Amino acid sequence: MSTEDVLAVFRSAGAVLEGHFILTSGLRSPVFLQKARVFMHADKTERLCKALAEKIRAEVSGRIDYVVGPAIGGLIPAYETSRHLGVPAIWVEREQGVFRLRRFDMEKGARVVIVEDIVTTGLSIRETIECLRGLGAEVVAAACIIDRSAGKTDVGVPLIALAEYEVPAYPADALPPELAAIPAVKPGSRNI
Ligand SMILES: O=P(O)(O)OC[C@H]1O[C@H](OP(=O)(O)OP(=O)(O)O)[C@H](O)[C@@H]1O
Ligand SMILES: O=C(O)c1cc(=O)[nH]c(=O)[nH]1
Ligand SMILES: [Mg+2]
Repeated sequence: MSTEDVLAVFRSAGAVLEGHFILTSGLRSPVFLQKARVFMHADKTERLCKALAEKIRAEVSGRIDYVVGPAIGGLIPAYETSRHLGVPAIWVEREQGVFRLRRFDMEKGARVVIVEDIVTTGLSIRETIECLRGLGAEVVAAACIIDRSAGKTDVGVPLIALAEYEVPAYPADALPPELAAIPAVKPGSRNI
């Protein structure tokens, strides 16, 4: 799938929102990709995640033991991508703000691929890697549906993006006046 194909799926689901958004990194943006409006549709999610699974298979050599999704946004794409890869999907979730693998056991040396929905700064993927490495896992790659940094983010492992789509984001103290004029909303689940 091309970036245009992926964006067409997001647009068809009404998932490309415009306004003033507080992102999980604290950055502000006039555009928010509300992935939940895509993932509510099994057919759209299947199309995206099947293509992502094919990209992962082409780029990762060797065994994959688990796909890991960072909750909440990563839950559905990790599950659906894992279905096409034929490996189990598990997730990390925040406990007092820190990602933990609360519900699963994972053997040391397990080879995992993280599957995220959206990447902006890569912070959430880096936090997930820290959690998984702490458990003795080998993170062989991370993957996402849309990389808003368009390849600029370095998460320390190969990042496989189905689409790269650069969207502006600003520090809270450096807002353009047209953005500052709109009340800000924070759609994600991280407490800032
Ligand atoms: O690359 P980053 O700067 O970390 O931004 C991307 C992250 O932000 C969103 O999660 P969020 O914490 O907002 O909550 P959600 O998963 O519940 O949507 C999204 O699901 C990614 O996990
Ligand atoms: O950076 C984020 O927090 C973020 C951006 C975006 O477009 N969509 C999303 O779910 N999170
Ligand atoms: Mg998230």
